[in-house]
Amino acid sequence: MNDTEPVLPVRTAIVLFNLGGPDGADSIKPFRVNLFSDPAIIRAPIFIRFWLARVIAASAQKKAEEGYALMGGKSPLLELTRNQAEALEASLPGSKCFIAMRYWHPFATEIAREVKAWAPERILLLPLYPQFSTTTTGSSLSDWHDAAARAGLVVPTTTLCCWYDDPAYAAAIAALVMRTLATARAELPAGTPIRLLFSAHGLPESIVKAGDPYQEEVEACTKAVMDVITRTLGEVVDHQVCFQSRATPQQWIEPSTEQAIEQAAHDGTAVVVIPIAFVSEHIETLVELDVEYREVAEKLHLPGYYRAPAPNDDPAFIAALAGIARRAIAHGDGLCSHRGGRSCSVHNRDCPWARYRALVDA
Ligand SMILES: C=CC1=C(C)c2cc3[nH]c(cc4nc(cc5[nH]c(cc1n2)c(C)c5CCC(=O)O)C(CCC(=O)O)=C4C)c(C)c3C=C
Ligand SMILES: [Fe+2]
Ligand SMILES: [Fe+2]
Repeated sequence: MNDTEPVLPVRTAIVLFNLGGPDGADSIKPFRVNLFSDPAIIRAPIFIRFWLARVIAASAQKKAEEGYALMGGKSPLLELTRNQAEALEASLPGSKCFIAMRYWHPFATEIAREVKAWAPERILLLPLYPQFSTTTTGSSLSDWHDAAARAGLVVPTTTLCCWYDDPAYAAAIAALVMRTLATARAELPAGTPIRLLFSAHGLPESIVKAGDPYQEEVEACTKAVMDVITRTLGEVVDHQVCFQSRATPQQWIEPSTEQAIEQAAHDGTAVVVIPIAFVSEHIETLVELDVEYREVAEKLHLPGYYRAPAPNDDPAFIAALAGIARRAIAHGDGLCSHRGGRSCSVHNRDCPWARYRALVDA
């Protein structure tokens, strides 16, 4: 913390949001049904939503079970989020971090009651999604508002919509990327071209066309990280944004990560894949990137396939989150600002969370 950083109020509850994941073989199916029943994910009329959720969830159930089996039968997401919460709490005296997951335990309902019992002076809602999407942040914050209302939790609350262009966050990610890039350069034959593939979770194209700012924020986030890399290394490194994890038959935004790997094979370049929309390792990094796409890369004889780690509880990442939290809280009640009094690049003018909330309320 530097001298200009604001001090936190005495009892600040920080609620960290993520998607959640199954905690054992028996919870894979209900977790996936919960996910596909969310109207923010599958925009179907209510009378077919729950039937459709079961049909879609069943369609790739076996593949999901195989993926979780590779990770010991469950998702590591909650444990890794607990580590982040512990590290963040240690850097923000006076705060207590709570975790609310969207589709599996701990759910917002039970956490809203816990927050109320702790009797905070202030609450910060901090989604662990750097970029805003209606499918992730929008859904988690709406779920929290309903849970808080049911719990009768009425405390001054600051809400962050997103922090994709926070300079300290961009620097923390750039450092992780440059470490992996240095390994790739040391291991590959001299002169082997290398491309950085910023792989974000994809979205159905229809959601983006309906105004979801996620793709734009992923691109702006990548630019912020690349600016640090260019400045630090004094060179422009080849890079591309791509989208992974297509989960429904609709058209999803492109290029897909698979298409980007095919392009790299065509261009004869090695790749360093960066999970740019995830702050923790989970099935989409440990299985999709490390096993499935690696196999694609090997089949296509890429000169090299490397993967930068998700930040997890990396100290520079946690310090960035602590700075974002302090400045947001200092801004006071209401919606997000992570730039100490100045609005975030989308908030006030056109905050995506405010826009989404207005739609949900209407
Ligand atoms: C229409 C389907 C999906 C959309 C849209 C979507 C958006 C989205 N998801 C994340 C982050 C995570 N997703 C995770 C799991 C997961 N996501 C989907 C589908 C959509 N996601 C499914 C079906 C699953 C379950 C995994 C599987 O069955 O294959 C997870 C947690 C994974 C874990 O470890 O358990 C995260 C985290 C983002 C960032 C995002 C859009 C911006
Ligand atoms: Fe997902
Ligand atoms: Fe905002």
